[in-house]
Amino acid sequence: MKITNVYEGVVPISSSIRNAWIDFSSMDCSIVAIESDVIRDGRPVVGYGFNSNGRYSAGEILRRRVLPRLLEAEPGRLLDEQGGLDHAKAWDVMMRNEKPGGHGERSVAVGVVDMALFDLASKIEGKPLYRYLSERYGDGQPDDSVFVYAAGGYYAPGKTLTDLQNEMRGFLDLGYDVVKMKIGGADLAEDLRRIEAVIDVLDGDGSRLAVDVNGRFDLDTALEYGRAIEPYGLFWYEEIGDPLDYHLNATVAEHYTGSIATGENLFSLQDARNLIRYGGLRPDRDTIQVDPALSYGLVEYLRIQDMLRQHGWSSRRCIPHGGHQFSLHIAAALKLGGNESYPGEFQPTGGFADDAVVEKSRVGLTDTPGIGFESKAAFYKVLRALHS
Ligand SMILES: O=C([O-])CC(=O)C(=O)O
Ligand SMILES: [Mg+2]
Repeated sequence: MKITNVYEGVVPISSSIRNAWIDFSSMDCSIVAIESDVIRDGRPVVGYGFNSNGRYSAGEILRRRVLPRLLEAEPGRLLDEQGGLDHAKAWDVMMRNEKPGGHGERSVAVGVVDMALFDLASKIEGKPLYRYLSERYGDGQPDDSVFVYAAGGYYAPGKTLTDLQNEMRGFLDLGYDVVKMKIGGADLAEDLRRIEAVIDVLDGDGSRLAVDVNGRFDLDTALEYGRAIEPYGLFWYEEIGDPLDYHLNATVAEHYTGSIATGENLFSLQDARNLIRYGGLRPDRDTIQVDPALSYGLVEYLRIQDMLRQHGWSSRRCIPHGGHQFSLHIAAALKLGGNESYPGEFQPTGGFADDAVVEKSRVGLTDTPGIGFESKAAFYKVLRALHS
């Protein structure tokens, strides 16, 4: 197996929505196609990757550092003893001459390529990624469906409480039992009205609603909101303060008895370990949301899983951010607690296969080899155009 070509591009995933920190008016993401010399049905096998959402495209780092290293590597340096792709070795090649710390967009660039290499390797074996991963890194018996919750509930120009309720009703109609909305982008009184409007749609059951602050609150505001929302018994209170402010997180966890979720903006093993060491998270109720596509890919995510195990955390306490197909396979293979889902946002990259059906907030996996981008027509068209 040899990499013959790599292609890199950018796809807009912009929209008028806003969370408590950013709007998405210029959001985009990197895509890559990695072509191999393995031929199937008369065509080279190609692996695809993209960088989830929430971080911008990382083309400069891909073009100037990550991809040239991969292309210039002796083919044998990327392979295991059986001649298949060795993902950890490929990771080392991509990270040559990179200092530790300050992860930023570099972890995004490596994550895109890591995803494409996993897509490629599982296609070469003719297996859906979750089976490929379960055989290598799991117990060989992947989950056949994955818990998913519907994320949305953004702020948007002119969006009324009725619009918010209709959006949430739409998620329930699609088969989701648990939904997520944004808070922290309005004042407390308005956010409480928004939360109560959504809880009404959920038949009064706050445990089916997660709220996401996107890192906006200082400690006082975090505690004030915590006191106000605690009686609702929410599914979780997410990314409450700055993602790297572990002390804030620990202080909130001391006072807020409900579940907390965070980690979508932690991009490395070291950052995730600091969260576990210093963030005060409770392994019986809190959730880690590290997104493999943003944080150096699955090779690093496997290291994070090891670290969590050593600290007594179950993989079931992980529900990655991003709502993408890559994490869906990872969730089934590594027996995570579930995966985010974006039924309405971040097109064309967001969401699962076109024919995926959600029932009782669970989605099944398909037998399409690789990640299955080929079963997501609008996105596949964009990916295919990269190398046609
Ligand atoms: O609004 C965003 O950036 C996405 C986000 O936080 C999430 O999916 O949890
Ligand atoms: Mg979030």
